[in-house]
Amino acid sequence: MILGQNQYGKAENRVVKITRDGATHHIKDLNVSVALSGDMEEVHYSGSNANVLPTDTTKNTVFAFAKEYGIESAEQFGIHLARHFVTSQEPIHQARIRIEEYSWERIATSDANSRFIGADEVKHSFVRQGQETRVTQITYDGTQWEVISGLKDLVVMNSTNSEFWGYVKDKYTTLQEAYDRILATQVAARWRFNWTDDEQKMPHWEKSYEQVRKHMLHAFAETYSLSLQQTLYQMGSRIITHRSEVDEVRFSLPNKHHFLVDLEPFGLKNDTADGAVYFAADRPYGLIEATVLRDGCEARIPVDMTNL
Ligand SMILES: O=c1[nH]c(=O)c2[nH]c(=O)[nH]c2[nH]1
Repeated sequence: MILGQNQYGKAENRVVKITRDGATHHIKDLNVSVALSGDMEEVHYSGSNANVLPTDTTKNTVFAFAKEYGIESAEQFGIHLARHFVTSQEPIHQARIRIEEYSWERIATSDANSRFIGADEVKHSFVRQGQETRVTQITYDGTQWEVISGLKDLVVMNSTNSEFWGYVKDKYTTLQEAYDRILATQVAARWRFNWTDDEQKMPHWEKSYEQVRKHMLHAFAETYSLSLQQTLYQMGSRIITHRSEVDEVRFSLPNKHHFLVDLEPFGLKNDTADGAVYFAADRPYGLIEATVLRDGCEARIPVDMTNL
């Protein structure tokens, strides 16, 4: 018998850092998971802990680094941690840092429109954004870096400009062709940066995230969709076209079906004209998944990664 792939570390370190800029506070709220691998045969075979940096220490390092070096971005923080584990401990050959980031929005306390007219925002009160979770994974083996960032649970809907027809029909097909339907999904996406080692050429992680997210949303909104597959491809290709730091994007898009309710039994006509009523089904759902790649680049984002 031999030992196969193995890794260890502390998972889900919830670290919150508050930075004070006078009365204005800033929050970084992360969930950091560390996975280390290297010369770990002996701890498995004989129980010798000689090569084992305790998972407890990896947890402490996460919190200490947040204090000592700050959290400029999830990516930057992950890179710093990965480098530390691989370069400070001889037996550790690879570090994988996964980070989820939760965002907070300032609470506006004057009238409902205050956010739009720049009126008072409480400088130290926040409401957790119910929107997406930002994610990143940094892997370092002592020479090469791999940075894959992304998001999950970003729920989007187009209330028109979506059709679905012309599909294969066999004896089990009952689906009616749709010429004006709702298109809704909960986006899970991962994108791989082509940055591998040159510190000078490191992307601006925060700006990159905002821009990738923007292109993704604009493509979703602006595509007149004949299928969710087509929309997915547009979202990915818009990112590849506009963001030179990204070589590969992978999506997992559940088709959140909205079915027109049959109201005929109540003598009510219900079609897509004004005032239509839909049943939002939660399952089963179509699941549309694909990778969009820059020409000449290799697909490296694992197929099931977007479901993490
Ligand atoms: O956008 C869609 N793609 C499909 O492959 C599909 N299949 C289905 O039943 N409805 C849809 N919608």
